[in-house]
Amino acid sequence: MTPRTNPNPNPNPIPTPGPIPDPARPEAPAKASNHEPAPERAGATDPALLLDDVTLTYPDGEGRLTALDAVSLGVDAGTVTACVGPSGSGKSSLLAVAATLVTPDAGRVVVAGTDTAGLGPAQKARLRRDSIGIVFQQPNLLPALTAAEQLQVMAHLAGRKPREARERALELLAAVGLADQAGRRPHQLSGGQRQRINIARALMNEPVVLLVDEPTSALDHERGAAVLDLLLTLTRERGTATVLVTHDRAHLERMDAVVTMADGRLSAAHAVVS
Ligand SMILES: Nc1ncnc2c1ncn2[C@@H]1O[C@H](COP(=O)(O)OP(=O)(O)OP(=O)(O)O)[C@@H](O)[C@H]1O
Repeated sequence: MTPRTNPNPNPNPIPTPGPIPDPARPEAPAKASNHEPAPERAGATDPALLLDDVTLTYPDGEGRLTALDAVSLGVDAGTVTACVGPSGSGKSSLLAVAATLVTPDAGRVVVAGTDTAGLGPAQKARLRRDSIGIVFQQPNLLPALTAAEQLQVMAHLAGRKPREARERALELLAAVGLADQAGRRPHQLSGGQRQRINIARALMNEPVVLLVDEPTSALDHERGAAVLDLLLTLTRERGTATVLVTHDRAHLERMDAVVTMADGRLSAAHAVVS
């Protein structure tokens, strides 16, 4: 393994030690909607993704099951934090909260400087579209569309011009090593190639935060390693704050930090020495 120099001067995505004080800040312009109040902006020095003392419970019979128990985590731009832990420990719940797909019972989720507390559904949807890329375990590509079109759809949803969308799709396909596969449909591609398209698709709208759930679970060791390589490279090149949920402990030493979930609690994160 080649030693790596981290371009970020403060790369350690550490669990934040406690509540973050509200920085004095000017009112931010509404990012998306005229009908909902302007989102709160966090301090300029906050990490690109911040979970601050987040608790999430689900209904469980007569009571509630605590899936996330006062979890705090900060992830800086241009770094990858791997999240590991046993089944049922809360990893997917952490991703779902970070993706604003699930609202926590308590705590703050700040994405790209926007405090998501109090955002309406439409504002959250826009925040996801504009600032969050999600890579699910299964690529779920649309069978009728070519590789390039899978990506172009995302840009179309964001209101980009078709030509610009096409150019960006081809650029991203090249970035994930699939320049020559742009016209192929999912059934003509390998599992590894489909997962690369899945990753490229998540980057179409230049997200600040990239959330990746078990991207290598359906791949053999070699292809899995290649996908992780790609994620690391893209994270550095594009400056995303990437969270990677994985069971695969084989490549953890290459991540900027590793956090471990256990019974809904985030145990020590440690920066990985490269
Ligand atoms: N929608 C839900 N309703 C009720 N309980 C849930 C729900 N989703 C998850 N849970 C529970 O919350 C806890 C955390 O689940 P979560 O899916 O976050 O774990 P995980 O670490 O991602 O597991 P795995 O590695 O198996 O995917 C588990 O006890 C799970 O049963």
